[in-house]
Amino acid sequence: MKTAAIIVAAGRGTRAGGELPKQWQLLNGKTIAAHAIQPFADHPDVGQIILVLHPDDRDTAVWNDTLSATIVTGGATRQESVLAGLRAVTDATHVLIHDAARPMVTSQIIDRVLDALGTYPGAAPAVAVTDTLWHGAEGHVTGTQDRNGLFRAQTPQGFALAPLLAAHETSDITATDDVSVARAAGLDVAIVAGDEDNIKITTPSDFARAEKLMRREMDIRCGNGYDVHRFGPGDHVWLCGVKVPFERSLQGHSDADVGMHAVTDAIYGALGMGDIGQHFPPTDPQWKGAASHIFLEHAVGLATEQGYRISNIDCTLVCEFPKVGPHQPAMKSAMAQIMGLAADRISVKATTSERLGFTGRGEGIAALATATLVKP
Ligand SMILES: Nc1ccn([C@@H]2O[C@H](COP(=O)(O)OP(=O)(O)OP(=O)(O)O)[C@@H](O)[C@H]2O)c(=O)n1
Ligand SMILES: C[C@](O)(CO)[C@H](O)COP(=O)(O)O
Repeated sequence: MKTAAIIVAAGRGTRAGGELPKQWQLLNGKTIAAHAIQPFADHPDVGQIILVLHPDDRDTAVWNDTLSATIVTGGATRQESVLAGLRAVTDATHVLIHDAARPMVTSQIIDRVLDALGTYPGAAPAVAVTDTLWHGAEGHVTGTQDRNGLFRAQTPQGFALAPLLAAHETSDITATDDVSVARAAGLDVAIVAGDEDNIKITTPSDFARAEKLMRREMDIRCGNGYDVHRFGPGDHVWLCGVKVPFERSLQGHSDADVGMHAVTDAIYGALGMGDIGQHFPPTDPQWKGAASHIFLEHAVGLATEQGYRISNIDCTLVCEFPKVGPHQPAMKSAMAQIMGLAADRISVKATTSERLGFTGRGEGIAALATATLVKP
């Protein structure tokens, strides 16, 4: 079995509203269409991906964050768009047809459809209706519909390519999905388990619903970092990327930016990837006097490589002096620049230790930091 996926994205999303058609609106920093395509692109049994677009959307700015796909122009109805997609399949025995407006599709749903296609010419996911169903008119209940044997149809709907293409080419019915077209042509379609979360964005409230569902699936990680450097002779200290004039300097193998070290370690900690000492050993002469932004950039790079976005940073400096307050905005903006983050996602605070302990005696500065990383 060789499978192609057709993602229909040529609708205008009139019921959902918004400045752009729903499939081009962002969910968690990525278009809804990109979310809908990803599980197919990642699936080992899916080859060609065909993205069916409205003629007005062929402008790359609208769809360029979707993955590599064969681009096809759709029609005025979903049925016409599917037919255009089917005609563009180049090398497959089976097709999966999926709404670009269903961003929560999973590899498990795809697997269930593909498994059933091993036995049947058609298979589609659905969820049994569990609510009582009414007929109504003018705001009043006029009757009850037996829900027994009723399902809510989802996508991806899968078929053997040749009979589905023939069914679409010769169809004389108007249908909202491909199962209806296939069945009208006599194809047997198996029902496989869908997923309550595999919603279609249809009305404005569905955006918030999808965002909530997606947030539930996010991988959120926290890490903490702690560092201490002692004072020695000098005329400035580096704190969170800012050179602060002072009558002494912090001692260390690098520039001794204690705040930036704590932040860097918090990121390594969230990733479970060691600490600064492991990545930049103090025994290695090449890091002597190194600017600490090198360490922070490395940690941020590792987070990005692992698919994490840094959501926020909170850093506390513990010292009696120098006064940190006047430099806080510059510290936030220096670290924001290094990390490619908005400054309002970074907090730098300072506290004294009430003259207690080594920080209270002015022997050095301690820093604590927390980092939150998010993988959508
Ligand atoms: N001419 C069309 C109409 C719909 N679709 C696609 O079919 C899927 C399901 O359709 P629906 O939810 O009805 O989308 P829209 O037609 O965009 O919505 P509306 O009816 O609210 O305008 C969507 O991914 C949509 O982009 C399509 O490719 N071509
Ligand atoms: C194909 C479909 O998503 C199955 O539920 C649906 O029928 C298409 O959208 P519409 O809103 O019903 O037109």
